[in-house]
Amino acid sequence: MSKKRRMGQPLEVEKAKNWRKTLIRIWQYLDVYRGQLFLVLFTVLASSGLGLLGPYLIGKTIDKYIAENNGNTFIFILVMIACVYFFFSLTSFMQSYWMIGIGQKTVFTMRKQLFNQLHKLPIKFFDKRQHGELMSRLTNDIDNVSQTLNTSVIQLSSSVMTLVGTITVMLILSPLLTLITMFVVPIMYFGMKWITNRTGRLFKEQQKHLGDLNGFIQETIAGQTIVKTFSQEEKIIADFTEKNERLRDAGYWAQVYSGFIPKLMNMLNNLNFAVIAGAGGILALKGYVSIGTIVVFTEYSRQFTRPLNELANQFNTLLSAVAGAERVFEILDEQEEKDSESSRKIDYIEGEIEFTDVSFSYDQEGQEQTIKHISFRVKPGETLALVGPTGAGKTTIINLLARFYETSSGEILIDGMDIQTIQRNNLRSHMGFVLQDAYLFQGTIRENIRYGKLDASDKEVEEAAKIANAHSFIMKLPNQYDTLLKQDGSGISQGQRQLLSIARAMLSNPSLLILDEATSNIDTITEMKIQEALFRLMEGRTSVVIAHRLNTIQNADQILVLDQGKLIEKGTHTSLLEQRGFYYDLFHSQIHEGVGS
Ligand SMILES: Nc1ncnc2c1ncn2[C@@H]1O[C@H](COP(=O)(O)OP(=O)(O)OP(=O)(O)O)[C@@H](O)[C@H]1O
Repeated sequence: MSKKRRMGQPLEVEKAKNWRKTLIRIWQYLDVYRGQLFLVLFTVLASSGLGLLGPYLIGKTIDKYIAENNGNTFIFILVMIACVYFFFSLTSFMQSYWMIGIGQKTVFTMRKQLFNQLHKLPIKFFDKRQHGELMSRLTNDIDNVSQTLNTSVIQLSSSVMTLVGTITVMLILSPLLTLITMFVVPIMYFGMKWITNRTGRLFKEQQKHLGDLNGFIQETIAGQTIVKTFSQEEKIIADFTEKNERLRDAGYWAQVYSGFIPKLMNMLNNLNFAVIAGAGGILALKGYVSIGTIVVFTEYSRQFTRPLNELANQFNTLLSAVAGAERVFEILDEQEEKDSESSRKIDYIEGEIEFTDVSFSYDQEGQEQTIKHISFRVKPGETLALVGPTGAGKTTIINLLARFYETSSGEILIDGMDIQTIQRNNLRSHMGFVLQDAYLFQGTIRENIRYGKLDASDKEVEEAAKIANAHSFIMKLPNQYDTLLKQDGSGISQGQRQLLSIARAMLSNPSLLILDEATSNIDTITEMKIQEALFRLMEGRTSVVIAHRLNTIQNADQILVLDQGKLIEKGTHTSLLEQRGFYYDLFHSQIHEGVGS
């Protein structure tokens, strides 16, 4: 479909309904500040009234001065005009002051709710979304709502009040001239309708493309090393240009159409002015109205189109804010990860794990099973190793054990309890994770280790680091435990990150340990340190190890060999070698590649 035709489409009724719902929802946020809103509306009413009084007094001055040459009244009216405009400014200032306060508090709440919600959503929610796009909702979309609240509420109410007031005064002054002024209204109405039909959808598109672009930028910055390693600079620049173009087009047309509004208004304003001046002049010559009335009228006719103009402009801003708010509410309405009412907390676990006929699929329809009818049992304190080619389902088993995802069928038991009956946070609090990508936060080394147990003392942190073989390298850093790590922990080596991650797990003292071995190249000495630290960490705990190098799991109590989601072999290192099956081949292929030796 061509761009022109798409733009010609009227807004669908469904969307209009959604907007109404969104506006009601925004109003619910504002409702909390009802008292302050009342103050705002009161000052808006006052400033609108004062705004109307100004021209009226000017008209009076002209009539008094020119017609009656009454000096005293003239001075009195001048003082009155000065007072009116002073209070007009004061009330205008106060309304902005209060409204900005309400707006900021409202978006503060919205931002907080959105952030909290993001952390309550299940991992599967993030699978399908770009992180930058989500960030865009937290920043750009919320900003949009904020800006609208700061200005639009005042302008909308002020415009309505000024409009009603102006028409009333105009009618009192001269019904005939008022009628003449009104000829612009139908032109305005149809002109505005034509424009807003187009801008609504375009603003929504603009927000969407902005989100996409932000997501892309965030991803490419985070993946800089990969981009450079694979010399993909040109490709990502091309992709970026495409997204940027889409944003430009949506933004361009949204601005072009909304830019028509002030132009249209200006034109009608000038036309109106000319008509009033002409018709008013004739009426004045015939003695139906005074000169002062015509001056006042031209001023009022401006005041009459101004609120209409503002209403139209604000309508556009409002549309853009509604588009932003809709994207925020969409996330707030996502189903959060909730524990059932009956789920319980457990204080202590022995560490027995049992999978009984567990199957699982990442897609909702369950078309492609990632885990197929898997059963095994691990006794407390034992080490279970998961091996298999890439994509076999090893990480998925861990995801299910930690309840990042729920099984499609079968049961997972810990100490004989179905994990679905245990609160997720409580379950995870008994688990320690040392993952391949040891995520470190911006902060000191101490803070990063303390993440494992927030109330740990400095001494405990250092003890954990010592057991994890991290103490010696930390002491060589410029500020030792107070060394500041960059946001992604990029100031230290991969191996050192692993050691910190082990220290963190050590500090949390979990009953169940989940280890995802690092596959990347780490120097032999650091590797030995990591192995030693891991053995210490695993002592006396049930451990589930995703093993990439088979030499590290030769002492495991049980090894599960997975392939395409199926458990194909099970046993100890020796028994599996004796079977001369998949494990045997895998082990020997690694020896030949020099990985397993
Ligand atoms: N979030 C997800 N959504 C959809 N499919 C997924 C998701 N995560 C993994 N998969 C798919 O599930 C299968 C098993 O993946 P899993 O990560 O469990 O394998 P793995 O054995 O841990 O592999 P590796 O050794 O490469 O880490 C793969 O085909 C993978 O593409």
